[in-house]
Amino acid sequence: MNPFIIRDFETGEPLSKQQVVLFVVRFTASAAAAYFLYKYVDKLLAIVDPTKKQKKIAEEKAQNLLKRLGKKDVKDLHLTEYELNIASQLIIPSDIYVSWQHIGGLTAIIEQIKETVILPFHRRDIFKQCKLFLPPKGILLYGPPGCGKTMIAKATAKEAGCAFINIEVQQLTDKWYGESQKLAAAVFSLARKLQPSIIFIDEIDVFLQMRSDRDHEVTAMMKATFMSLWDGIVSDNNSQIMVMGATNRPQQIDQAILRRMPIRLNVPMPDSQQRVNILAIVLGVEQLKDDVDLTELAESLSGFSGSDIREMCRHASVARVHEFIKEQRDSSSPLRPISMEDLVGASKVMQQSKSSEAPYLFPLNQR
Ligand SMILES: Nc1ncnc2c1ncn2[C@@H]1O[C@H](COP(=O)(O)OP(=O)(O)OP(=O)(O)O)[C@@H](O)[C@H]1O
Repeated sequence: MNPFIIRDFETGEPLSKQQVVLFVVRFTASAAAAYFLYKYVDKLLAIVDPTKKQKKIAEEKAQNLLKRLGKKDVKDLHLTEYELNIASQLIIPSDIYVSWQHIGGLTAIIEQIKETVILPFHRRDIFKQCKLFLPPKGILLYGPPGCGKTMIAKATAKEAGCAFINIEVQQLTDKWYGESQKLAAAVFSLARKLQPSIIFIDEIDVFLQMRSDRDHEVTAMMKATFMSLWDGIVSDNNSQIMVMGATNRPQQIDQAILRRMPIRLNVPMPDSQQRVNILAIVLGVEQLKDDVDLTELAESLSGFSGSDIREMCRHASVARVHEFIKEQRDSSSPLRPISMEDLVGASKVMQQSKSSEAPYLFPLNQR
């Protein structure tokens, strides 16, 4: 039988040229119809579920991050849709620019973290033999805004070489998905697959406030899931997962969560010496005039957080640029170094805007 002759399926008779053309036309038309139908249904689904596109973007982002984390074959991790969603918020250690030397004036806290968190991560071999020691599974960083809590959390992840799962509370409580519980579970299952890992929850008080009147069933269930999974890592000696929370309002944290965070570190407003250290770090990247006296400057900055100090230095640095432009100087000539006058001027401007701010009143140990 000649294989190049096309025959009728039923009768086995050879098809005429006309019949073959008709067959090809019909076949192409049905393939095109199927393609357009698929496109139409896809569009329809996008209208019914507008998050579909976002989910796809999140998935691609997650795949890329996981590859860069060193998980070459992401498929082997068998991540669920929910885990991929959480993984899109992943921060990998090599992308974290903050390390201990960027943090000024918090030496005691940094030492404590090195001892209680980093060392057990790094020297697991030795700590495993120590039956009485369980690495902490919950750490709370609390204190006024802009004093370095987020910096400490990121530097910890960098130094420990951990995957840093940055949870945004809204991501878990997003009512559109209505799948908060599955997402909460995915946080822990992903952390387990990627361990060693740190789950970081900024504004952890917001996460817990939901036990109030506004709380509704779905959120309450998500929280219950979260707590029981957290307990799971606490009781598992082999897990290398830690939950780190940060808050400006420690007094609003639910007792159930506080119990799960046995290490509570107060990250306070910097004192005068700490302000000198922060100034030295922040201004370390600029040229300073000889008249700059960091100790004198630091003394005048009472009530300034690390973030205020950074903002003040930025103002002082920009003042030179404005002067440069005003004087219509040639752009090839260098900017002059920052002077004490620039810094004092900038601190006065900051002081004025700060006087309208509400003070930070609630350290945890004074409740
Ligand atoms: N101790 C510090 N040393 C150096 N820079 C600091 C310090 N504290 C704060 N900063 C500067 O302020 C910025 C904000 O700090 P960070 O986000 O860590 O504060 P935070 O305590 O987490 O604030 P919030 O509670 O508002 O989230 C940092 O990016 C850094 O530029």
